[in-house]
Amino acid sequence: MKSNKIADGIFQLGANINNGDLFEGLWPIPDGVSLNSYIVKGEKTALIDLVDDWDNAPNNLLNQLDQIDIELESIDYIVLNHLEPDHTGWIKGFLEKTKDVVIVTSPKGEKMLRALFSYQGEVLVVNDGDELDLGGQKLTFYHIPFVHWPETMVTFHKESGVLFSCDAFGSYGALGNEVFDDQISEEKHKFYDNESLRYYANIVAGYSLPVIKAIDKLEGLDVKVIAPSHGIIWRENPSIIIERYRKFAKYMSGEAEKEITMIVGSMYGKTKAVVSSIVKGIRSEGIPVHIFNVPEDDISFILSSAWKSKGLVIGMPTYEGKMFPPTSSVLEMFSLKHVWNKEVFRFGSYSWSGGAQRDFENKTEKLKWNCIEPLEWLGEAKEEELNSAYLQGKKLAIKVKES
Ligand SMILES: Cc1cc2nc3c(=O)[nH]c(=O)nc-3n(C[C@H](O)[C@H](O)[C@H](O)COP(=O)(O)O)c2cc1C
Repeated sequence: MKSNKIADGIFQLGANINNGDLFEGLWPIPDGVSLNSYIVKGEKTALIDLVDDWDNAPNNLLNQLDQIDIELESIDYIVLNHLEPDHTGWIKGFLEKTKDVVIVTSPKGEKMLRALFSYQGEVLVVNDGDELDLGGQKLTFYHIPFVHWPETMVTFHKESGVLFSCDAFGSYGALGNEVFDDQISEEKHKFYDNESLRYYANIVAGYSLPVIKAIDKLEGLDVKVIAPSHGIIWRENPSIIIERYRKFAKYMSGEAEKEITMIVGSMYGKTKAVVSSIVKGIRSEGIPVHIFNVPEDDISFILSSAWKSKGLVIGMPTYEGKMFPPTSSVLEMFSLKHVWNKEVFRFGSYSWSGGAQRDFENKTEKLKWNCIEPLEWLGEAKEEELNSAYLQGKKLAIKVKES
C-alpha cells in the first residue's frame, strides 16, 4: 500500500490485512480489511491511530512514513481515537522506535491504554472539544462514546474539514491503489456498500443509538472529508457514508428494507422440506428472500442480511427439548447485536413432545419481534403443513410490505 495525500500536510497511511485471519477473531474477511492511519504535519507532527502487529502492518506503516519523508523520531504525538488493538496493538513496538512521543486520548482511553498495554508513561488526556495546536495545523477532539467502545473519540482538522472518524463510517474490504471515493468504480462502490453493511452489522450494530447521537453531534461540523480507520476515504461525497450509517442505525428501530431473511437449521431434512413452500408464499407477494443454512453459513453474513431485512423466517427442529443448537446460537448473536423490531415467522418439525417453540419464545422475548403464528408438526410435513407454510410465507410478506 502506498501513502496518499489528503490535504496539505495530511496523509493516509496504513495496511491491508489479507492473510485469511478472522477479524476480531470471529468475522471472516475474505476480501481483507484496511487499518488506516493518518499523518498531520505542522511544525509538530501527529500520527492519528496506529495498526496492530498483524500481517506485516507495522512494516507497511514504516515504509509509508519513509515515502513521505517522515522520520519516526520526528513524530511528536500519537492520537489514539479508540483503544481496540486493531488500532493500537503495535503501540509498544512503536514507542520503542520513537522518541518522546506524547500519546493523546480521551479520559477513558487513558484507562484502557494503561490496562491493555501496561503503559506507565505520560498521556495528554483530551476532553470533548479540546484542541491540539501542532503549529500551522490544529486538531480538535470530539467524544463519540460507544461508536464503538466507551472511550471512542474522533479527531477533526477544521481548516481542511477532514474528520478522522475511526470506526465510525468504516467498512471491511482491503484497499487497492485507489483509496478515495471519487477514484473507484461503480462496481467497487457496490462492494464497499455491502461490506460497510456487513461491518456495521458485525461490529457496530449493537451501538446504533450512540451512532445516531454521534452523527447528530458531528453534523454541526463542516466535514469535507471522512477519513475512517477502515475502508475508503470519502472526499467527493462524504454525505453518502454518513447517510448510509444513519440508515443502518435506523434498521434497529424497524425502518428496515422490505426483504426477508430466512435461516434454516435441519438435521434430517424434515424441517427443510417446507422451505420451498414458504419461499413461494413470500415470492407471491414480490418480496425478496435471502436463504441461509446453519451451521453451514457464517453468522457474519446472516447478521448482515437479517440486520437490513424487515422480515425474518426462522426454521429449526426440536433438539433435546430446545431449539436445534446452531439456530439457537444465531438467535443469541441477534440478541447481542440488537436485531430488533422484525416481522417474524418460525417453523419446525419434532418427533415426540417438541420444545423448540417454547425455547424460541423465551430466547426472543426481548427482541421486540412481531411474530405470526408458528408452524410446527410431528415428523414429516403433509399436504396440510405445506399449504400452511405457503400461506404463512405469504402472510409474512404482506406484513413486511405493509410495514
Ligand atoms: C439429537 C436429537 C434430539 C432430539 N430431541 C427431540 C426432543 O427433545 N423432542 C422432540 O419432540 N423431538 C426431538 N428430536 C426429533 C427431531 O426433532 C425430529 O426428528 C425432527 O423431525 C428433525 O427434523 P429435521 O430433519 O429438520 O432435523 C430429536 C432428534 C435428535 C436427532
